Amino acid sequence: MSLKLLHVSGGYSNLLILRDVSFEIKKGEVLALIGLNGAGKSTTIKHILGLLTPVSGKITIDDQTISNDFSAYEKKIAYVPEQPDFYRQLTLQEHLDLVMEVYRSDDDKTRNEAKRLLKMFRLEDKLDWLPVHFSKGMQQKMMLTAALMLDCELLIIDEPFVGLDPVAIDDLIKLINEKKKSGKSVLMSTHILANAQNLADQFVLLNQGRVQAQGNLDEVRQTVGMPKASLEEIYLKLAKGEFKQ
Ligand SMILES: Nc1ncnc2c1ncn2[C@@H]1O[C@H](COP(=O)(O)OP(=O)(O)OP(=O)(O)O)[C@@H](O)[C@H]1O
Repeated sequence: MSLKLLHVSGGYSNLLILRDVSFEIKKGEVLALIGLNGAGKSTTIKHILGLLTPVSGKITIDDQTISNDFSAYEKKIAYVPEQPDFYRQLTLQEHLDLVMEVYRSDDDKTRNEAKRLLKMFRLEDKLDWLPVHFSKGMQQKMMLTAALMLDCELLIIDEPFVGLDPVAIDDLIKLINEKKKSGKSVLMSTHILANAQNLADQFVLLNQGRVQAQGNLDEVRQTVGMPKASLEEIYLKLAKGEFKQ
């Protein structure tokens, strides 16, 4: 699987947010989308998901745009939103069943994977609960289970670590590495830069809807002229406007 954004500009009705954004995620790669609040990370994700349409530029998965084959494009992506999103009247089990139905993946492999994830996230005895009665972290774990149980080529997680306890963060890092090892690709937007630096192969640093630097850590270091800097040091320099291209 390869996801490509080619010179994408876009936003909300008349409000242009993204300007000429280009990047690529290849099979088995983790890409971290990084930027200040309001930089355009979620907006980028909404364009990839097809919830927003670019004003110009192109987004492809395996060289197909969403308009070529909506259903095939959509089924390649599993998505965990920034805010847990669920039906108030459905139980945890019913949510997982619904996702399996939508993705046409109600099979033993998916059910076993769901079981493993629920156990890891300590939710295996909560299948009959309504998620509205869960804590925020438990709701996030439900969303993660629903996405990670699927065998999609591309996993997109908006702020994966927010709201999770340290054990769950550790588990999620392991799960993302598992996806990577099995040849899946992961796009995550995050403010937790130490985790991003450890997990990601590629970084895209967004500022006011534009890509300020991108590539692997060494390439990003070269772009900003900080050969030994951590991702956090680079990010702070960019965020404070101390780097001009
Ligand atoms: N539904 C919307 N309608 C209009 N403008 C929006 C909408 N959602 C976001 N924006 C604007 O788009 C810009 C980018 O927002 P976005 O949510 O993509 O940022 P982000 O990088 O994900 O930020 P955060 O780190 O706070 O989640 C902001 O200026 C925001 O006000």
